[in-house]
Amino acid sequence: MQLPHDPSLDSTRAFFSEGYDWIGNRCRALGTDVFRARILLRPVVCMMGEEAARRFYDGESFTRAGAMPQTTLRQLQDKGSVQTLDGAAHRHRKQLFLSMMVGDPAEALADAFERRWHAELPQWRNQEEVRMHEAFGRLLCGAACDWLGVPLEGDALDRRTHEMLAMIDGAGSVGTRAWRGLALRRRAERWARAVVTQVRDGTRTVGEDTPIARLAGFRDLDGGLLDLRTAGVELLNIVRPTVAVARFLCFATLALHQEPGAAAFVADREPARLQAFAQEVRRFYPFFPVIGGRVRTPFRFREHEFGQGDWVMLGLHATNHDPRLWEAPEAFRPERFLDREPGAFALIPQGAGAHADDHRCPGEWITLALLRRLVPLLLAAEYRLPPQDLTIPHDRFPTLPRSELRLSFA
Ligand code: HEM
Repeated sequence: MQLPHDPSLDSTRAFFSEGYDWIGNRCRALGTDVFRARILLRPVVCMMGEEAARRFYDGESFTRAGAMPQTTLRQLQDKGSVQTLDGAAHRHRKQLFLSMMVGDPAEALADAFERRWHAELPQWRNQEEVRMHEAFGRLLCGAACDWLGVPLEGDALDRRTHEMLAMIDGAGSVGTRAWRGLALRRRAERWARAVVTQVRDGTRTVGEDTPIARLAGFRDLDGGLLDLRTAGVELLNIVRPTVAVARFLCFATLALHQEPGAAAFVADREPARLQAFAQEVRRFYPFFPVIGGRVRTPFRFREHEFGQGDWVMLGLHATNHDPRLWEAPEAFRPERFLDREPGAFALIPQGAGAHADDHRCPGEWITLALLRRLVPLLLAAEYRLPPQDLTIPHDRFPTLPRSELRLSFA
């Protein structure tokens, strides 16, 4: 069957200007949840919603190979990373990440974050204003490295933080931001490879069960250690996305100030409420607009035949705001998660489905633990928001309040 078609000859401009809202807008206009379009002059099928996510993240139908622009791939997961693997090789490598991150380890990373928050707070009080996106990024970079077993301080921590922030900032763009991200990535890769080399040859002593020891000693399906380049890539695939959580921390701070009832909702610091608040932050605020895949195993969906190699984009933000799934999707309502575990294909800011079998993010436990931890720290700190532009542009990926969130601590 012919799917509805976006009437534009090429939708690249609309995709970049409507941004996060493009897929949802087109689906509404065409009365569908799957449609065809052309982006960058290439045919693509776009889809949104729970059923589409179930299809996209079914563990076998899609590969990420050839589904993302090269500059995005290089700055995010990169060649040779777990995200570029399929089938048995992917499941095996994924276990490395899952074994590090599920449950208590996520709390340990949040503990490291909290220690660094307390260490930094007196210095923030001495500044007129603190740019929180960068400040959160530095705390998270330090916490991730403490947790991994490769602590960093001073200039080295500043350098790594800037490299990670630049890669995240450059991933969704072309031009100067992308080139800056790529240049700083090369410097970060040298650091990551040096760390793995030192751990392997014993010139850096690390605890036996630290995440870095596991990564350096991890053996792929063929029984061999990861080659040095790939091991460095996977090390960056832990530090960089942890620093990316800075955006969610900014959004959480914003929610406490802007969203009616949000601060009262978490005021008693009750764990179930902190968790519900953290989930709503991940649902409500924009992060990655879409995830792209290419069909690996042909299938039929909505009476349309998807052939091998077809390019498909699943709307992550559109699904998180799908009115079929969420009552009043444009309202910030943490209570919606109080008596409800979000479905594996409904709340999908970090991918969908089964973590072990598909590309769903292994960092979700860490992301949630950090968001839960931030709230009591903010509630206990005395600060104010100076006047600033807090609008969140929807045509920039990943986005951020225009002011990058500035706070004054008392
Ligand atoms: C800001 C918070 C985060 C967001 C929005 C996010 C988003 C995502 C998304 C959408 C995917 C799925 C990609 C796909 O389907 O191809 C993913 C995968 C991944 N994420 Fe995250 N992530 C975040 C935090 C983290 C953290 C904290 C870590 C590690 C500490 C992490 C590590 C990874 C890895 C290694 C993958 C690849 C998994 C695979 O291919 O099986 N992410 N992330």
